[in-house]
Amino acid sequence: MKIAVIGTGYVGLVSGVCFSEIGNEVICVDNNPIKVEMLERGEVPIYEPGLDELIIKNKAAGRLSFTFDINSAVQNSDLVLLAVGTPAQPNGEADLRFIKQAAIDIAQAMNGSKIIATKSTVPVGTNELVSGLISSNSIHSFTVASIPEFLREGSAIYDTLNPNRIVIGSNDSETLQILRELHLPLTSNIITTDLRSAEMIKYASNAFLATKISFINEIANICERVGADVTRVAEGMGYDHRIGSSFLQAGIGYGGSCFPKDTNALIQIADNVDYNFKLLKSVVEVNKEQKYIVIRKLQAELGSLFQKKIAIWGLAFKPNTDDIRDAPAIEIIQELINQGAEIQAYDPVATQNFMNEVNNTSIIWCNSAIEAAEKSDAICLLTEWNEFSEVNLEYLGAIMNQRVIIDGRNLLDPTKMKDNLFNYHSIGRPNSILADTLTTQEIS
Ligand SMILES: NC(=O)C1=CN([C@@H]2O[C@H](COP(=O)(O)OP(=O)(O)OC[C@H]3O[C@@H](n4cnc5c(N)ncnc54)[C@H](O)[C@@H]3O)[C@@H](O)[C@H]2O)C=CC1
Ligand SMILES: O=C(O)[C@H]1O[C@H](OP(=O)(O)OP(=O)(O)OC[C@H]2O[C@@H](n3ccc(=O)[nH]c3=O)[C@H](O)[C@@H]2O)[C@H](O)[C@@H](O)[C@@H]1O
Repeated sequence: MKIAVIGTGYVGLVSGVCFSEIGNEVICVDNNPIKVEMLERGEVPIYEPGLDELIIKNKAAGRLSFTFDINSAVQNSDLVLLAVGTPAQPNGEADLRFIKQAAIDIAQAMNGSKIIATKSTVPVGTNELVSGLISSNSIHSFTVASIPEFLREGSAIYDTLNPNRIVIGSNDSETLQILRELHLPLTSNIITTDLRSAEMIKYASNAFLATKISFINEIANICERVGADVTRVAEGMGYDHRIGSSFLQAGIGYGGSCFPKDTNALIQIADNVDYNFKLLKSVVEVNKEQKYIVIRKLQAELGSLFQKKIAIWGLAFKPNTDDIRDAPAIEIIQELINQGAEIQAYDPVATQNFMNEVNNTSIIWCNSAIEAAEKSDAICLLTEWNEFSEVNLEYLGAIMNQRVIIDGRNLLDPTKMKDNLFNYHSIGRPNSILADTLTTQEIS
């Protein structure tokens, strides 16, 4: 199939590349000329494992190209996928500026019948709005569809090529059939539905996952107070198929470009129809609070944080990505600076993006975890990059000013920390003495 993808961000670029990988002819469009020039040169504007290899391969095979010119892309395609951003407005509602502009651009470029499908996460009713904008700006026939995206950053290629399910919403049965066939090489688990239900499935899915995270974080906070271990609790819960083991990893809360934005947008969608989504409001509230646990634990260990050197391990909102949108590290570092702490920060790939966002000259940007830890009074581990669990602990202890580690992601092993004389604190796990004495057999 001939496909134009509008927007070459995390979703548009990955979807476009994967559709070309399964044999389609794909033209990716972006209105940011810097991105398009980079992609044309074979450079990838985002860090996503495996993406560069697939771009090179499919460009060379002649199935994948990049352009700034939406007209030629739309005119040479049967299907146009909308993958532009839908950021949050100050009141939490999704900002549909880019969607509306792209819909008008598509309409004005159209030279014949097309399917216009939205992959961006959009409030219920948006595809009908897109349809209205296109019909008032084009004389050509078209149908619209909603194909919400469920990929996770950091494993975006794998998720796209091996989806749990594909959801396709359209009020036109022929469109549903064409889009079903397009996705069949990826999975046979395809749910076809109406436009509004497809739009809602996306928000409901993200809101449910966010709810699991806030739930386990509250359980973790209680575990700390009663001397239980949240990792064992989550494991014990997860074996129940009705609960499932994923998204029960306690820590400093969810960040990223989607959960924070989409939970707030769903609260607004509900408010707009006079429904008070109390549960989701609490999920958001718990998440806001959770990141400050790191600060409280630091204060408990060090007292005043004024002029204390704090090493930050990890800036990205999760490992294997350079995305720092709504990363917990942003607020945590800001609060530490407010309290007079001196920050030495390191992330394997997200430092440049973080520097662009948090333009604070007092932060020392480091090239390794060890460099960040040097002469520090404490380490705050904020992203669970694997390399942090591989650091030589004896050496680490020797170069720090005080052996304090606050592990916001429960990455490190409490027993090893104790053996190496660290004052180690994680989220919802007992201190290392308890962990040593209570084995699984004893508990059972
Ligand atoms: N990032 C993620 O992991 C996921 C994102 N989503 C949703 O997908 C949508 C896109 O998200 P991202 O890819 O993260 O956004 P992004 O901000 O990384 O990329 C959007 C791209 O669209 C381009 N753009 C904007 N207006 C345009 C126009 N009129 N013509 C051509 N290009 C235009 C921008 O220059 C940018 O490169 C959002 O609605 C998001 O909620 C859904 C699932 C996963
Ligand atoms: O709509 C989206 O953009 C995407 O949002 C999430 O994907 P993503 O944000 O890339 O990453 P996740 O792996 O879901 O992690 C999100 C945040 O939750 C946190 N998290 C995740 C899982 C967990 O058990 N605990 C936890 O704190 C992560 O650290 C991260 O900050 C969803 O998982 C995707 O299905 C969805 O497509």
